Amino acid sequence: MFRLAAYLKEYKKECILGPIFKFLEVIFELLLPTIMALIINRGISQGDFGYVLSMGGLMVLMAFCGYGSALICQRFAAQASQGFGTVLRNTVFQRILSFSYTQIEQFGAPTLTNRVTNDINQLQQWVAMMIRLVSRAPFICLGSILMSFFLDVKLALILLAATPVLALIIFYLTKNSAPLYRSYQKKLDRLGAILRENLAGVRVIRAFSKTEEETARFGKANNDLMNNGFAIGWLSSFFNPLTSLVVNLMILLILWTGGLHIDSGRLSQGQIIALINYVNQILIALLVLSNLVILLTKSMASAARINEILDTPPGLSPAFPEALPEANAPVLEFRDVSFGYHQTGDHALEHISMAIHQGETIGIIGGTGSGKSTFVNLIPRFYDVTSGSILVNGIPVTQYPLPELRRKIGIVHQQALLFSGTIAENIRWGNADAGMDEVRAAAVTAQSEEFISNLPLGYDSPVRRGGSNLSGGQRQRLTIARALVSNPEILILDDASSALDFLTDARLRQAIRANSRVQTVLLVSQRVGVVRSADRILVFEDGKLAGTGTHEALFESCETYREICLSQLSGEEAQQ
Ligand SMILES: Nc1ncnc2c1ncn2[C@@H]1O[C@H](COP(=O)(O)OP(=O)(O)OP(=O)(O)O)[C@@H](O)[C@H]1O
Repeated sequence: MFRLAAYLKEYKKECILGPIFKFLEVIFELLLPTIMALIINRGISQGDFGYVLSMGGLMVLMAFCGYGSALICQRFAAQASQGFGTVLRNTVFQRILSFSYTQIEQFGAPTLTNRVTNDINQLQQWVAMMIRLVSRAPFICLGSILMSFFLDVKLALILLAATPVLALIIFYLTKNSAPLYRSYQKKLDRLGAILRENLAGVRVIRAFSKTEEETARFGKANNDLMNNGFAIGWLSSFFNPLTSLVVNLMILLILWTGGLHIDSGRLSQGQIIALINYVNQILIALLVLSNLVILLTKSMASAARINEILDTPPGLSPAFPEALPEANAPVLEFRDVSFGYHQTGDHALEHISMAIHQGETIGIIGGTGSGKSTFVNLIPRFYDVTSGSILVNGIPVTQYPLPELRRKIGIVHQQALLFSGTIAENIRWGNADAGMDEVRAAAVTAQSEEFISNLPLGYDSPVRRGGSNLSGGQRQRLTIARALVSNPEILILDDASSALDFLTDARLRQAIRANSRVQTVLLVSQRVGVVRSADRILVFEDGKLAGTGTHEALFESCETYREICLSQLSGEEAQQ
């Protein structure tokens, strides 16, 4: 947790001045009971009203000074904690953006969301409390004990004797509540995951009438969270009564022994009242401290979760930009590439070697789960290979700065995701500098011009988050236009036109070849009709390359390809 204090660097002034003003407030507060004792002993018992008035005025002045100091401290605490939270949130967010897909999948989106929001809020609260109260509580406790010694050494020893008992209570609470907080945060992540899954899949859940099951699943996770919260509350609930008990026992002892001393004339009534006042101040400070201990335990669990993100190195190894392109190198080459997703341990791709040359259109086909998407996702380094290497223009992809590599590659996935904004803004995601002519040209190639011009606002028509106000086919065409507008060297369509009818799909493929400056195209599909006219076809089976060649050559030589063709086309169609 102390490591995260580095993010307070810019707020050193606030972190130093805040506790100083808190300290001043404490001093003003601590002097009040002693002045009161003087008013009782000298002013009231001797009937000196001038003294009572002047000392009373001093008390009012001190109260105002204490109030002013508290306000200034509060302001510094707010500045430091808000600033700390903002800097930390930005840093954690940047680190998350540097993660590979695998790392994001390993953490899981719900926990990352909770960590950037809830956990950082928790730490932010802790910083504010540290500045405002952590210094106050020990100052008050220490100051009260010191002032009590000043009033009467024997009675003050009673206060000191209670210290180990209170320390023991604090230790017990911290030790037992820390694991409960950790599991609470995990359960909160789980609840977030269920909620996310339900919101994303709300249509499917309703279509399959699974609302009741999902409500029960959410309810179970929610109850689990509640029980954990109860356990924490139960443990914390002991703290305040126990502290009050110890402190009230002290008051009883002071009254008892103090009473005896008053009888013997060794102590005045004013001194006893002042002492009781100090003990009360200690009690209040301890109750605050107990809440701080609870907050500290929570914050420690949050800090561990934030450190886990910051300790995870960026998922993609750094680039060495000095490499030079090889002359006449293939535009894309896989050299004995194998890859496995961490969770499963199995290889999704095994020993893939192949080269693609500039200007080629490559079809990629294979059964479900055969490794087609994995193959294309490795090219822009969404994942890094487990072994072997991938080269673009003769340079290993790991040696390109990531933005440069990704500018060369335009990839469109089957799941067409758009963002809130206008249609033109969504297409410009691919190239922020694109003029309206380029946006329109990309839309024409992507076969979307017609539906866009039929909308009342044309290119300025609004797109809702995720593109929910457009049809599946319209969304797909816009994501293709978005990729085309950046004129990538390699365009990858990963089942990106699955929602288009066959004619529009064929027109799209023709237009890409004829109109755009894209030179190399990779078409991933399960449909033979989409890939058969490609210059070459790669056939995947169980993560391996089962064959490479033209439709005709593969139909003759590759068993897997022939089977796929015959399952979709008649024998005659396939051989045409
Ligand atoms: N994110 C992931 N984490 C773990 N395993 C994955 C992940 N994505 C894919 N896989 C596994 O890797 C293998 C290859 O999947 P991939 O998505 O590349 O197949 P595909 O040929 O594109 O299939 P489809 O045509 O159904 O989209 C499958 O066994 C799949 O279960």
